[in-house]
Amino acid sequence: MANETSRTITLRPFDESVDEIAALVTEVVGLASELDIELDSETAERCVQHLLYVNQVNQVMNLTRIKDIHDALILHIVDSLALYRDLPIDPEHFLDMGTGAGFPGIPFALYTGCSGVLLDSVGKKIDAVNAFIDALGIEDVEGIHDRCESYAMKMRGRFDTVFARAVGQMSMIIEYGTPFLEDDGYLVVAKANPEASELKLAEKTAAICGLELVGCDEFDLPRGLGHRSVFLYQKVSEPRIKLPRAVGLAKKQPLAS
Ligand SMILES: C[S@@+](CC[C@H](N)C(=O)[O-])C[C@H]1O[C@@H](n2cnc3c(N)ncnc32)[C@H](O)[C@@H]1O
Repeated sequence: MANETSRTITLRPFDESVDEIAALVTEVVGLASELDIELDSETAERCVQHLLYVNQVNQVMNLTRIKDIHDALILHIVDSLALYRDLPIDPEHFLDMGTGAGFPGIPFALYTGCSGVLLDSVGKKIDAVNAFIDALGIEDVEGIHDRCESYAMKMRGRFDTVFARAVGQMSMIIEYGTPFLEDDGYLVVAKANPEASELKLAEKTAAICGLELVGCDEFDLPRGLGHRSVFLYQKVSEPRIKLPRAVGLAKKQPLAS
């Protein structure tokens, strides 16, 4: 799979007026504060601009199912930033596995100024993500078109923080994320309402991968838009098996049962 993207997406000036954008900025600052996230208005404005670009591209490419902009302020921006609430370090280099339209990676990069990689296996999505990064002038962040399993072969131990939101079963995410982590690095996994069976499998997989569950941030999103559990794993030892395994195995043949 090629890592180069074609950057063929052209973004238009926003249809929304300056006043409409300012109202969205005020709204998202207030929503973030409900989860004790301090969002300054300049960062909030850039997060809103990202969202407006996502909506623009969504008219021609399936990037998100969330069409209502007020819901998206919560389900995309605030939900992305909430992954950072319990992180015990200031990350220096992060990876967003399965970034889709750039969540949580772009809000996170805007909020922290941290360098990072936004990874997705769908090239068109990465074209869009790179167009958003260029338009927003985000430095030291790039979208890469690749699968987690193959990118891990090139980027072993290169990240202090790895995020995954809505990418799949926890055991699979743990297996995907492990090879990217430097020693003591963190894997942050957001889930809506994981089943007990998924958590049990995750526990066994984490043990095989040398990860320890060191935190779980539980909260409800504003306006009743859902519950979140953000699991924080730390790499405490070397994996007991060689990772990454071949493409597709994490899903088809989980490490634990
Ligand atoms: C449901 S979307 C979530 C997108 C984004 N993280 C969010 O929260 O809005 C899952 C994304 O993971 C990507 N994905 C799934 N498996 C992957 C893999 N093995 N390597 C890289 N990306 C993958 C998909 O292409 C898709 O864009």
